Amino acid sequence: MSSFRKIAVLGAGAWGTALANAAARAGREVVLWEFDEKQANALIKERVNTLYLPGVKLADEVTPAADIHAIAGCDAALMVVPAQHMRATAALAAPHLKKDVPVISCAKGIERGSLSFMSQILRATLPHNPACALSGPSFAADVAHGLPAAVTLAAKDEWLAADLSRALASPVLRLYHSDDVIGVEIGGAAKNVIAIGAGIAAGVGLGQSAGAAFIARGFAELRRFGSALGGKPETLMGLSGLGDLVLTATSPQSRNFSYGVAIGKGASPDGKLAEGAFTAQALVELAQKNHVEMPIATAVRDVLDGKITVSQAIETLLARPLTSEE
Ligand SMILES: NC(=O)C1=CN([C@@H]2O[C@H](COP(=O)(O)OP(=O)(O)OC[C@H]3O[C@@H](n4cnc5c(N)ncnc54)[C@H](OP(=O)(O)O)[C@@H]3O)[C@@H](O)[C@H]2O)C=CC1
Ligand SMILES: O=C(CO)COP(=O)(O)O
Repeated sequence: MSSFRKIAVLGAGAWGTALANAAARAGREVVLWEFDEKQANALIKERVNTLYLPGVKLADEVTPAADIHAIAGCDAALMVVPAQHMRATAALAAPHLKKDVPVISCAKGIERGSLSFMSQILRATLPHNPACALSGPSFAADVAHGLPAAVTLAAKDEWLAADLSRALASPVLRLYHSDDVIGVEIGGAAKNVIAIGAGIAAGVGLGQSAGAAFIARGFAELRRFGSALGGKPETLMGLSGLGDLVLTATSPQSRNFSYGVAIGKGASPDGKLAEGAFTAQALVELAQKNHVEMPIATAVRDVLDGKITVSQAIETLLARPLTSEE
């Protein structure tokens, strides 16, 4: 029997809700904590997340909660809040987590200002709890509806990653384990920024050839950045890197891609969470600090900041000197 009997999920957005149900499907008892009291109370009463994941009932094993005390006694905690709120959420959880209980970031982004990845935030805030990362191509709605998906779960101690993977896996959700925490996080953070760019290209109507070129050259940037920061090649080529980039940079179901499409069309984005818009600046700063060239990410950042227009970004990228592929 798994030693991870009770799982706490912090953050009842689309992904937190989907993961709570996935953990229940894997046989765990789940507490789903939500910081917004009104939203938490609606979940307690209706057992459906009408705001973020309509049409999906919470599994019987999932107990929604507004009070952070409810996470006490959990054997593992999934941290599923937007990246810019990870530090505050970890600090809130700290007094309620026993030593050695693993904390698993499921967010995809880099903290602005500190330029920290989520695992670095977790290590700083919860120094006595192993910091892990879960990432890969997985739309919350797909996972919540029981469609098959595969993600990677990484911990420095690969035995722990393997144990956690077994505890959360089900016939429709495969978890691959890894000891490459930073590698897994890099893919999730960088792909969102590239996906916004791919969305802009689609919104402008640059065509599918340009879309494919965007993914390949965007992946070259992700890989350069990833290896400079110590990510393993197999991780960057795997589910959390290439896999998630392909999903996010091609699908209108992606909020990051759709955000880009709106910009490309000169329309207003729909207001849904697009993590890439928050991470673009931090990604470019971190790339510069590590002397990594990321022209696509930089162009996306500059468009988002209003420094250049979409047309100027396209012109600049197309006018770059012709070189070998890498
Ligand atoms: N959706 C998906 O398909 C996937 C998402 N992810 C990642 O998971 C993370 C969460 O995304 P997702 O669940 O989709 O986001 P949603 O937009 O669905 O939900 C965001 C959640 O964060 C909460 N929140 C907002 N502000 C704060 C705060 N100050 N402190 C704590 N919580 C806050 C929101 O609460 P409120 O409603 O009260 O504002 C809400 O519960 C992101 O990093 C995303 O990239 C990863 C894989 C798949
Ligand atoms: O990370 C995701 C899929 O793996 C979700 O992507 P979006 O946040 O762009 O919707």
